[in-house]
Amino acid sequence: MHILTQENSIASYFLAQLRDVTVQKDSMRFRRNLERLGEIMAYEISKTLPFSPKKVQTPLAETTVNLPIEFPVLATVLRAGLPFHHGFLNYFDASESAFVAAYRIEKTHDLQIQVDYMTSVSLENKILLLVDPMLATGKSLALTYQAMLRFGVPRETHIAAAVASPEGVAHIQQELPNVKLWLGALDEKLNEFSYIIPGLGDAGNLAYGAKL
Ligand SMILES: O=P(O)(O)OC[C@H]1O[C@H](OP(=O)(O)OP(=O)(O)O)[C@H](O)[C@@H]1O
Ligand SMILES: O=c1cc[nH]c(=O)[nH]1
Repeated sequence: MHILTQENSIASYFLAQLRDVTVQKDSMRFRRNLERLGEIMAYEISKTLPFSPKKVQTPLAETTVNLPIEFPVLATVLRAGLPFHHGFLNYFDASESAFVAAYRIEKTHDLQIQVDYMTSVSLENKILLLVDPMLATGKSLALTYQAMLRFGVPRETHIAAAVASPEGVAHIQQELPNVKLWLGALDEKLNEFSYIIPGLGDAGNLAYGAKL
């Protein structure tokens, strides 16, 4: 498990703005900060991709550079995943994408997740990167992964979240033991409504407006 804010970097500044109850009211800044975190996490994850040397012709000479030979398929969970996904796509610009509509029906400890619309390219033998800013109970991402297997079995899976709870991490580690976790921050706990504490509130609402 890799936790970005365990090391001092500009990522902590973006995350602090996402959490700040005043700053987060600016929905454009909120979305942009999710995107910026996605960009930083893409950079970190890129270090694990397969690379091979390729020749590049500059105007003056030929040189050899190590380049990624495969980009991950980026799968995201609507709604809050969208700006985060966009950040990953800014860096993994040749990635294919998959989208899942999943939402928490009742925000209690036994909350149910509804997985609706799903679309994906083939995942067979690919590197899959599931991105969702909030890993709370972990149920949305675990169900999303299971539901996505109808598109093929990835050979390697990563999950990226901006903020996670220890309960969510434990759920993912139990349900998906081979998945690599990339977190912005690992918070303290869940509250009785399955919100992350201290967390940042409802990411989907902050990015796109309060659900009816
Ligand atoms: O780990 P879990 O307990 O499953 O919770 C995490 C989910 O909650 C949020 O979505 P939400 O259901 O609030 O939908 P929204 O993004 O459309 O607002 C978030 O984007 C995750 O998908
Ligand atoms: O704290 C939480 C938990 C789930 N979804 C959110 O948007 N926030």
